[in-house]
Amino acid sequence: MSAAMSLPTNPISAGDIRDRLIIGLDVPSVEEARALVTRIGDAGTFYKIGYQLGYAGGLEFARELIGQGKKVFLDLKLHDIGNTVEEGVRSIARMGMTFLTVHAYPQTMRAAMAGKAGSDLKILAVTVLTSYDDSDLVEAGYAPVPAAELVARRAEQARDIGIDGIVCAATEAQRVRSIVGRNRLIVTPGIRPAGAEAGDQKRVVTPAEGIRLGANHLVVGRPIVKAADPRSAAEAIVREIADA
Ligand SMILES: O=c1ccn([C@@H]2O[C@H](COP(=O)(O)O)[C@@H](O)[C@H]2O)c(=O)[nH]1
Repeated sequence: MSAAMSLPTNPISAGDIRDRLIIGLDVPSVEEARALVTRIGDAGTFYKIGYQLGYAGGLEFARELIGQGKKVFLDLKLHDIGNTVEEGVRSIARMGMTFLTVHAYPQTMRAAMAGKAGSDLKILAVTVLTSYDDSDLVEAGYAPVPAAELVARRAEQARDIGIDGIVCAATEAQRVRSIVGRNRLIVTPGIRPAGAEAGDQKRVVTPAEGIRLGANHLVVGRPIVKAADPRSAAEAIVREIADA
């Protein structure tokens, strides 16, 4: 993998094309995470730490990754009363993370933006989880609404609050881009290389489709983490991104 691969046409993600792939470090221990990062080597420049690793020493490991020059996306999907979110984000903003997620509720988004003030941390608002389809929203108590409509409504609110970026399925990325404009990030999980198992993801596209639909960053966990050769899996996705 050449460190010189770049994609100059995207105003937000210009720079190392490998940064457009965010690898979900969904493993149970720091030891496994460290071994995986070593195995992936320079094919991985941007890692996501979520619940599984975050609550198993992952916050300290994030500092180690940052020390190695990697970028870290802390995917804690915060949602609480405003004061708690604001103070929590203020603490996280000192840690050198690149991205942090909060749920796309107006109080939560406003509090997070206040908490990160003065830092380089970017707040991403999670609109509708990619494991949800329309019927899951009904089961969760929403009046019948297509997931794509709810994503659009939340993207409008996020834009009005001035959020840095949106998390949605790439199936909604074009519509979200028309709402939030060019200068906000669109980050899409629910990415599966052709033929890979979707697992619990319901709104799924391939890496190439995700990029063509306008995502700035693709989040990929199991297709890399559980691959027999995680480095090759990551390299193949970066190549697909470059080709798209
Ligand atoms: O809507 C969302 C928000 C976050 N995620 C997270 O992304 C990864 C996806 O992992 P895969 O193994 O590639 O399915 C995972 O850590 C989720 O917590 C999401 O999937 N959807």
